[in-house]
Amino acid sequence: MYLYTAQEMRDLDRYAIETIGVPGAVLMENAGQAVTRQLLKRHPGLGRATVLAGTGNNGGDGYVIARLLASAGWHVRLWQLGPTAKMSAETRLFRDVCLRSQPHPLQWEQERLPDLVDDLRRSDWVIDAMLGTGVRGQPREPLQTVIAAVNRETRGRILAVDLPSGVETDTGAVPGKAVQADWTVTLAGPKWGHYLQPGAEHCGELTVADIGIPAVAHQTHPPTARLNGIDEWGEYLHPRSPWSHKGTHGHMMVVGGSRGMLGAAALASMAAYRTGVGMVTVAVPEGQETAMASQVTEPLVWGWPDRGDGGFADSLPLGWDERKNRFRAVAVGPGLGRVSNVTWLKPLLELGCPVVLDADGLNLLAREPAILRQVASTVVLTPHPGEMARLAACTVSEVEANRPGVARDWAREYGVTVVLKGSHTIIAAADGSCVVEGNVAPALAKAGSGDVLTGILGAWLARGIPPFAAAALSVHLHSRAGRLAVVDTPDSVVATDVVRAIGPALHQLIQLRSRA
Ligand SMILES: NC(=O)C1=CN([C@@H]2O[C@H](COP(=O)(O)OP(=O)(O)OC[C@H]3O[C@@H](n4cnc5c(N)ncnc54)[C@H](O)[C@@H]3O)[C@@H](O)[C@H]2O)[C@@H](O)CC1
Ligand SMILES: [K+]
Repeated sequence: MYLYTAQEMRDLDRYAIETIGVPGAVLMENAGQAVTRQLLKRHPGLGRATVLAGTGNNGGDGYVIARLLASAGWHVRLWQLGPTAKMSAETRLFRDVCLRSQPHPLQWEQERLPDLVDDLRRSDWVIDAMLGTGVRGQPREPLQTVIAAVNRETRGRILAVDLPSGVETDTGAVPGKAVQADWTVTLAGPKWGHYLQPGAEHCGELTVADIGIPAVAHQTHPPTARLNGIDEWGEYLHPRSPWSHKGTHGHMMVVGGSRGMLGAAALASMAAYRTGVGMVTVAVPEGQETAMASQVTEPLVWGWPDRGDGGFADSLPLGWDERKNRFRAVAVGPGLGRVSNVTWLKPLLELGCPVVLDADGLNLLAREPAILRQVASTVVLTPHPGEMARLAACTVSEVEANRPGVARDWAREYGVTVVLKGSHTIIAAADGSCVVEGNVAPALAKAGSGDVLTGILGAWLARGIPPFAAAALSVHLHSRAGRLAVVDTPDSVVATDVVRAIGPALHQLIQLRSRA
């Protein structure tokens, strides 16, 4: 499913109206119909609603909703927030329809705040149709006052039309006050602001409603980003062949597991096995082999030169040349610890097979990202915002304020795939492709989760899936496993539970694929 910016939505809208010839008023009527249908499905029978309508087209949708709810027998209070003179032609049209039928618009004045508060308190539903994709900056008065009253006084539920008023469409920024919705019904397609903080937290549940923009408009105006789903990776998901052997499913190497951090490498290797890879070798500093083997039985363990303190020296192991070509993918980072010399990474990036860099692998790379330009391997980076900030030489808040931009710029500049982790992880490819994971899995907000993702990703790469699809599939599988691992509360899930849930999650995805 596509993910839109405000401009992309405007272009789509304009194409539907000006080129295809669907009248703007029809789209607005459709939008109001779609939202009302959703609401009546959730709240059958009669109810009480307060509709707050702004002067833009979002307000126009509000006038349609108010009229339809009143026609359905609801008790509706409709507030006009702003002068009629500022309205777009369609919004004025539907406002005038209300004026000549019902509900009659109540013109906002500051002295009428107590009436509005009374309405908010008595409503089953407050419909926020003040600002949508046309919002610019902090809501101006009287909207700040009204938004504050909505958040403070509503006793029922709040339904936001398209976006909670005050949330910026492209960035999810909330520069002033913003409606704290229970439910957002968005029109024609989801927007970035639904998946970026802090806006994402204002949306509540999200439903996408079709408003009758012809499919050809979506096809000729595809936005540059999509929501993560089966379209991205379904073609690569096959039931395991009964005629395969371990070599068919790839041999992956995890480089990590310094003293005190063996668990990270153990988690990555077990996650890889659960994702179906044929064989895993774990490279650990010499002296850590026995401890590693006692943690996990299945991987092969390979001792690499030790620095003297249980960490990796900056040289390669004996037998490197004989063994280096066996691997179909390598993951460098889980429990790696600090390695003193960035040139240590180079032979790993020159193997020719795909390489995942995570954790201290990323911190090492951050010292000299330009080495990425000198190597042949396909590289996938899995930074959290702190690691991304180190790579991009900026602050964490700069990363968080522009997650898609930072991930995409970096991916493009260095020719890699970037998996920028977060509640909604962003996957950006060197060619500009971009996918966002739409589901959340709060159980994953815990140490060890990143190691599990690295293992899953390494496994798909070793199994031969191209990097962008492998990254999208891994993020989706990881998120699903993170939800399936919850027994009572996400608080109690640990990373080994997520590893165990990879099986059921993968089974669901394979079934989904066979039904598609
Ligand atoms: N995407 C589509 O194809 C369709 C979109 N529709 C609706 O149209 C909306 C977009 O309409 P618009 O572009 O008119 O934009 P909005 O309705 O979101 O807001 C624009 C209005 O708000 C004012 N405004 C902007 N920033 C403000 C601020 N910070 N404080 C106070 N006032 C501010 C502007 O002056 C303008 O009057 C969508 O969100 C959706 O609800 C539907 O009507 C039907 C079709
Ligand atoms: K809104």
